[in-house]
Amino acid sequence: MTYSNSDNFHSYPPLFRPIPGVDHGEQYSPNPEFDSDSESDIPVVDLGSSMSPAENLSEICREWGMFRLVNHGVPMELLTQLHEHANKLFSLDFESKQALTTTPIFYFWGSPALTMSGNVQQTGPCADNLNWLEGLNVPLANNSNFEYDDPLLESFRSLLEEYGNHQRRLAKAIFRAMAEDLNFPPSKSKSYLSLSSGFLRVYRYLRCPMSGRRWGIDSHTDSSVLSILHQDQVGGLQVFKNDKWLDVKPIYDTLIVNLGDMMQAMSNDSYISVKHRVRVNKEKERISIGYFVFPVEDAVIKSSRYRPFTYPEFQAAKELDLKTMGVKIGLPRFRITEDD
Ligand SMILES: O=C(O)CCC(=O)C(=O)O
Ligand SMILES: [Fe+2]
Repeated sequence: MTYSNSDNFHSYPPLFRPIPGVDHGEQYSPNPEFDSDSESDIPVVDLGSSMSPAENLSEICREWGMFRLVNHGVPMELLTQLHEHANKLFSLDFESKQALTTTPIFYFWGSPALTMSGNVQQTGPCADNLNWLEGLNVPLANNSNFEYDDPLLESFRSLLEEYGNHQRRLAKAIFRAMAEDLNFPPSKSKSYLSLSSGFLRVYRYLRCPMSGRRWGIDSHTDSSVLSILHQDQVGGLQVFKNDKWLDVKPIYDTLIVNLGDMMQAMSNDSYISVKHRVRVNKEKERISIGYFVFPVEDAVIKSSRYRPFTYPEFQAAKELDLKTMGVKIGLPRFRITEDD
């Protein structure tokens, strides 16, 4: 595919801009690993139903580690406005977006890698693990005491604050049902979910001529307790289930909930931290909004399968592995082996 100069590539990080006149797609044959096996019905949890969500939640968390949330109570109007604002902001020149590094709305591209504090670390390009995306990282704890002079940013900040409040409400309700299913004592329920730790990430996956060779985000599990996603209508999210990659169809009025590594450890491996990935698209950009929530910083996660650890210890091990080996090892680093 050859792109013309009239495209919106001034808004792309330079590394993601195609070179005019060059057919980037042709020199690459698609990699079969990028195929998904099928579309499938993702299990649904209905928060509005009279039944307690714990009824079907237990089995879904054990077998899937993810579900589609319906009747979540987030107004459609809020979702639409968030996507419209995100679209406008991402369409700005790359240089203007780069200026957003000293405010609660932090711009990054190429890698969603995090530092301990939940702030994004701009690691710079490295072809092997370059994600074909850019994003805005918004820790919710300090988003509300900031005011932007720029009206677009200020209304985006305020929409994110409102959206963040909904996400906190949802995380609390979902976690409560899980804690009940897992018979957590009240002390665990309290320290295993810290609503003030949550942050939002708004992503724009960029059009990619080598869509059969690159990932929006490569296969991974989230490090969080829970992650809640909203995606636009473009599609690309896939989950791994029974040795197959399944497309998670975009359905605009639903949210996708993923269980993260912390939840798997807390549940003694009864629940699954789901493997997932995002494909890129040749023709369309894709916007998604993720909410990620973690345990209280000094909460020690105790289980029969893992050495006791805190989330910052997990994060430090993950960062070291990423730096030295280029991959996340995650939970296996803490799993009790026969030698222990
Ligand atoms: O954009 C998406 O749908 C998924 C994002 C994701 O997996 C992540 O940020 O960990
Ligand atoms: Fe993820």
